[in-house]
Amino acid sequence: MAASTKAASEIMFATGNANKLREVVAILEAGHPLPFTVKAANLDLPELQGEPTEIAKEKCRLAAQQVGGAVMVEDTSLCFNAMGGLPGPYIKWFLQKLGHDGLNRMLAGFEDKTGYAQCIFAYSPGPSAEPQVFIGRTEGRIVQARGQTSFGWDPIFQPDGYEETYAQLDKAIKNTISHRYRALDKLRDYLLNTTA
Ligand SMILES: O=P(O)(O)OP(=O)(O)OP(=O)(O)OC[C@H]1O[C@@H](n2cnc3c(O)ncnc32)[C@H](O)[C@@H]1O
Ligand SMILES: [Mg+2]
Repeated sequence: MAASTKAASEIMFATGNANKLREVVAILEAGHPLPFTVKAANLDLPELQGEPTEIAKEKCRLAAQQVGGAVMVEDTSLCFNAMGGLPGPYIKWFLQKLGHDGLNRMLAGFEDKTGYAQCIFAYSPGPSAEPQVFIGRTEGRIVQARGQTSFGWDPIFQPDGYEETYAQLDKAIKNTISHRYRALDKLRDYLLNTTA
């Protein structure tokens, strides 16, 4: 009844990463729809620094200002337990500068090769609202690169319970166990409950 609790019918997913968009669309189409029509907004958002949750929130505020309406963004981290969670949100630069082999070498001095992939979705109904965040995590380990190299650090992340890396797994499998799937699942629950 109250206009403020009535959600927009359309939401923009603001990202500059085509692979993220593809996975989000695939997850939604595999029977996990949002109560929104999701549209892509190809924005070049800044790589912010700080704690992952704050990065996602600030990114969302900036996106909501640019889009002028309901928006969601996500920020992805790859965290090495031996290094207290680093590279974390800085994985993009580490990957770009060091490659898969260099990322493995960073852990050469440590016994512990475990880590986790973390995705944080941030959602805002509009430019003046405080973004809400939803965190999804998948535990695994850092391994020598195996599989296709089309998406980021997928070849060096082997999720717990699997012998394959993200890059070797069928996309349909990745999309039911991934950090992205888990975060999106929480966002969906939130939207279904707030728009019901
Ligand atoms: O515009 P945005 O959405 O920010 O897209 P981005 O590519 O800049 O993405 P991030 O800032 O979240 O940086 C995360 C890095 O991790 C990579 N990445 C994100 N999700 C991944 C996944 O599921 N598998 C492998 N690599 C991933 C991505 O390519 C980046 O290098
Ligand atoms: Mg980014």
